[in-house]
Amino acid sequence: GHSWGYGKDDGPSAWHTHYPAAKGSRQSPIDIIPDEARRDSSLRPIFLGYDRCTSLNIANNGHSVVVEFDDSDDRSVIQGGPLEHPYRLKQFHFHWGGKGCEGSEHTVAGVGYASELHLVHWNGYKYKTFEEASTAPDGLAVLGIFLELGDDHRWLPMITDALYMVKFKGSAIDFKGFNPKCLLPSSLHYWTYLGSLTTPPLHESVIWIVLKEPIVVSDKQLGMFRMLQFNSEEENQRTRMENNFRPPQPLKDRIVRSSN
Ligand SMILES: CCCCCNS(=O)(=O)c1cc(S(N)(=O)=O)ccc1C(=O)O
Ligand SMILES: [Zn+2]
Repeated sequence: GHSWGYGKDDGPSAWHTHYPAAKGSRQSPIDIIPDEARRDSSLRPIFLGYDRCTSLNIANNGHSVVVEFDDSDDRSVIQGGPLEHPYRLKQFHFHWGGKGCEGSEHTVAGVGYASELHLVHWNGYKYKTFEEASTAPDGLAVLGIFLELGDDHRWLPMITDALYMVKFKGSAIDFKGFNPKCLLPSSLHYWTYLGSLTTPPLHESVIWIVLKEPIVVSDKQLGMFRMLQFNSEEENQRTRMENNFRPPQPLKDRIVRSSN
């Protein structure tokens, strides 16, 4: 598809030109207003079955840094919560800001966090491939986790120590044996709503599950992400990878539900 980015000319305000879904009725991210979220006792707890997960590689795709998993069976899934079936873990990636600026995609009562981690899962129960699921209204489930600045995160260095090897767009290295359970906060209380991918093609196929409790990382650790580049090694235009987040979109005719 058409090239897009986070710059002045190719950024979120221009995406609608080539990706009409940008002006759709269930776009993400959104500003979550806790007081307006509907407590729903029918929502079950989230269950993360990551113990048999198989990470494959870590890569720079020109938009973020992505860790991909073997999703050829139900070895690592998210289930429960608002989900009717188990959804398979496919990849996780991050969104972040510039030095001292906000960088999360979702905001809470108008306040952003320094960064946001997205664990992307797809409905392998109903759909044969990720691509097919990625365009279905119940095809994807993305778990969003906020990152706030404070002390060093004990396990984030497993990711940040690998970043220098994927500095440029199109670079990837083996990344086996990483279990994202180490990046979870202690509470799995969440907000959930029907939304979309937050990057082109912006498909309206995501059941969002955003955890209320952030994890804590240090400014130094988050700063390591900013050594990444949007450009490939061949391009002479060197652009630091930062501010790779889409701002909140209109809620329109949606409600956000809250787990107890
Ligand atoms: C086949 C078209 C699907 C493209 C979306 N792929 S994805 O892994 O779900 C994804 C989700 C998201 S997000 N922020 O979770 O909506 C961001 C990037 C990507 C990506 O393509 O790397
Ligand atoms: Zn994302």
